[in-house]
Formats: sequence, structure tokens, C-alpha cells
Amino acid sequence: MWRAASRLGAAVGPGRQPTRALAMSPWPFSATPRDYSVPNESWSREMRRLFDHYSCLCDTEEQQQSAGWCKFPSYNRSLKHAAGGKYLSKMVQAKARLFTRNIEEPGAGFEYAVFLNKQEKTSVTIFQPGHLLEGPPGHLHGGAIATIIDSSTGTLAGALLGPSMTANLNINYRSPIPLGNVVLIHCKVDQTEGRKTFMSCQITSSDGDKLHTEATGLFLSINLGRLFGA
Ligand SMILES: CCCCCCCCCCCCCC(=O)SCCNC(=O)CCNC(=O)[C@H](O)C(C)(C)COP(=O)(O)OP(=O)(O)OC[C@H]1O[C@@H](n2cnc3c(N)ncnc32)[C@H](O)[C@@H]1OP(=O)(O)O
Repeated sequence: MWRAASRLGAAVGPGRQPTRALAMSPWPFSATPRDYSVPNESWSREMRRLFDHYSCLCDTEEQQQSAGWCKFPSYNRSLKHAAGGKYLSKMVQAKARLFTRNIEEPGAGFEYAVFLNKQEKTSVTIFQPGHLLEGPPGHLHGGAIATIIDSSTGTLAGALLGPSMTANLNINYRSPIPLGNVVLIHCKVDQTEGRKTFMSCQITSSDGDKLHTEATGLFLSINLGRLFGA
């Protein structure tokens, strides 16, 4: 199924302008936060093609309702997703930045966009790893692979469950990922038991032919207040 979705992507031409993003709580301050998961000058043709493909699946109300796809916006502060409240005021002056969005140079770090299908409880991340993420020469660092997996599964978990944390992540690295090569990260929910959600995930080449990584993870829904000592 994952491979079929990639092949479907190859049939859709470039040039479509996205997109309808998932409706989120409004940012409680005047400035509109910047969504980092949109094309920039560093994105390769393949990255743009895939972005157009998945955007096409979710760019109208009707399509979103029938197909269930939407693009998840990505800011450089997690709490920009929050609706406000007593914890936000404590945090807003802090220098904290989302780990995957703290490299300013376009294309140097994590270039990615997450598309969710809430009905099917799946997501696809399109990811173009930059040169500052090197591990083995010319290839992506294993920790960076774990990071993008955690972010992808975590975004799906967050969208489905609300506040949640990774309790467990198991990763099998099957083949190295060349820097600059666009890959797809397919995530799905396998099972939910109370507060626990079990997820699995595969990273493949953008045509779906090569398997790079497989992972499973456990997420636990939490009371957000606990993170701030409430
Ligand atoms: C809207 C969404 C917005 C999102 C935007 C952001 C996008 C970016 C996304 C970025 C995303 C980044 C995401 C990140 O990076 S999250 C950062 C990395 N994760 C952490 O730091 C988590 C640290 N751990 C904890 O805080 C606690 O241990 C948690 C909260 C996980 C559980 O502590 P809690 O006190 O709550 O629960 P409990 O201990 O009573 O256990 C409850 C049940 O769970 C079972 N259990 C527990 N642990 C494990 C385990 N390891 N394997 C197997 N099972 C485990 C346990 O046996 C028990 O089962 P049972 O006896 O009931 O059957």
C-alpha cells in the first residue's frame, strides 16, 4: 500500500499550488506564525513534486472530507500549536525552538512536510535531509533518522490523541540514506489501548523501491500540565 501511494505520486504533475492545512487553534498573538513545511528555494524537483502530489489530495474541503488528507503545519515552536492558557505565558519568552526547525539556512537541515490522513490514522512525511545532518560520509546520521521518525510518528500521535509523548522507539536501519535524497516516511497506528498508541513506520526512497528504515513506537497520551510541573 505504501509503495502504491508513492507510485501514484509519480503520476501527478507538478505545478499545483497548495494547499489546505489542518485547521489549528489560532495563534493567540498578532503575528501569524511561519509554517516551515512549505516549499523553499532549497527543495529539489522531487521534493516539490511530492509536495504537489500530497497537496492535491487535500487542497479542497470536498477532497479533504472524502479522502481525509490534510497538511500539518510546522512551526519552530511547539507551543504555537497550543490554544494559549496558563503555560503559554511562561514559555513564550523562552529561547526554545523545535529541534527539527532550528537550522536557519534553507536546505541545510530537516526539510520536511507532514501530510495526515486522520480517517485512516496514517501519515506521510516527505523529507529532504540536508548537509548538516551527516553521519557516515555523504549519508544521514542515525540520530537524525530517529529524530525525523519521532517527529513524524509524534505528529500523527499528537493529531489523533492530543498531547502525548514517545515512551518507546525501536529502529531497524536497513540501508543508508544519501544526503539530499528525498525519502518518504509512512506512519500508521497499529493499535490503541487506553492511553497507549502503538505506531509503526517505514522510510523508503521516494519511488518506494528501496527500504531504508523500519520502526515501531509507543506513544502515551499525557496531561500537558505535567510537563510544566502542574
Ligand atoms: C496537536 C499536536 C501538536 C504536535 C506538534 C508537535 C510536532 C512535533 C512532534 C515532536 C514529537 C516529539 C515527541 C518526543 O520526542 S517526546 C520526548 C521523548 N520522550 C520522553 O521524554 C518521555 C519520557 N517518559 C515519560 O515522560 C513517561 O515515562 C511517560 C509519559 C512516557 C509515561 O509515564 P506515565 O506515568 O504517564 O505512564 P506509566 O509509567 O504509568 O505507564 C503507563 C503504561 O504505559 C506503559 N509504558 C510506559 N512506558 C513504557 C515503555 N517505555 N515501554 C513500554 N510500555 C511503557 C506502562 O507499562 C503502563 O502500562 P500498563 O501497566 O498500564 O499496561
